[in-house]
Amino acid sequence: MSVHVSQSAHKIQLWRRLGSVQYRDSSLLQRQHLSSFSSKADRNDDLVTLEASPDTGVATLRMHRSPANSLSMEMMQSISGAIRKAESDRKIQSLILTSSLPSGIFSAGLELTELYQPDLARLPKFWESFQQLYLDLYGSRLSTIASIGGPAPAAGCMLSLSCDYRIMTDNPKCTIGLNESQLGIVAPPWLAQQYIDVIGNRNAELALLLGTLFTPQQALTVGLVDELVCSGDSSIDEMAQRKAAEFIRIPPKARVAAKELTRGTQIAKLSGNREEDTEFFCSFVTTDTVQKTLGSYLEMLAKRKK
Ligand SMILES: CC/C=C\CC/C=C/CC(=O)SCCNC(=O)CCNC(=O)[C@H](O)C(C)(C)COP(=O)(O)OP(=O)(O)OC[C@H]1O[C@@H](n2cnc3c(N)ncnc32)[C@H](O)[C@@H]1OP(=O)(O)O
Repeated sequence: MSVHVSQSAHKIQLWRRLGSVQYRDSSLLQRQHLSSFSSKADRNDDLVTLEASPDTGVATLRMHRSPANSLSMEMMQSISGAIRKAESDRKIQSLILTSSLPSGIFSAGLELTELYQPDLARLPKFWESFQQLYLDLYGSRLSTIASIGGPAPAAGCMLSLSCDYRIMTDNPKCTIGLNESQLGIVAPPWLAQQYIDVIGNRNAELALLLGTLFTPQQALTVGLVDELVCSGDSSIDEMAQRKAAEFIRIPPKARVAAKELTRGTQIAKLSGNREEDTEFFCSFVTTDTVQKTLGSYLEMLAKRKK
């Protein structure tokens, strides 16, 4: 246990050094007006749908926060709430996480307006909702399957990494990965660790440095996804249902204990370090340099669209 604490403290010190050395001398934030990125709080609860089938033991959680399933605080709380609701039904043993947006986008990651020129009172709660979502999904008693029919960058990739199995549509436009460095930010250690655990240290190191977004074929090669679905094959939903049924055949206690073996340490680590993690995030993301880079990234996204 002491090893984990000291490793975590080391990482935080490293982050703090990055924050203070690299960003200390940045000039004042130049506020930019980006009209297409202006929303903040969601107005309604209609962000996800949970469909539970006690007969099969499978629940399907569909995300539909238009236009890109980006993760606002309310969106993350809705997903967490739906996971807990599915877990509270003892007949449910498996959860399929998917998107029902017409564009197919799985999730565009964190809602960028939560990070750019943020509401400072809301920012810590926003980050705590992100931590909570990770804890709820990664630590779920349910077997979880990500059915990825579209792009899944950054925190969208976290949603898939937190599942037990990942199925992706084989369309080169659908990319997946932790691209944070391209936005001038860095993945938190618990997310980076998931990446390392799934694709191995060297692949993760290079991909984190470059902010790589993998095509489905590349993602399959590095092990970031487990299976691809080609158009013309059986639908991704059918494949996810089949995989869920396979997991359900394993005695639940053994399945949950096996999950605990590989995930328990990381879950305990973040659970014991949430305040420090939140503090670091808030101080890091509000630095002038990070804000400027985020502003430029948002402009680039808006221009690309035009
Ligand atoms: C210590 C730790 C410190 C910091 C850690 C912070 C961690 C951050 C993790 C994150 O998740 S950061 C977010 C990273 N996300 C991205 O980089 C994705 C950006 N989006 C895209 O690349 C693309 O939009 C897409 C590939 C997801 C989809 O492309 P396409 O199908 O061509 O659609 P559009 O680009 O036209 O987008 C549609 C629509 O959605 C809006 N949008 C997209 N992403 C976001 C987002 N993350 N937040 C808010 N809004 C987003 C985009 O502006 C378009 O909106 P319109 O109203 O113009 O339709």
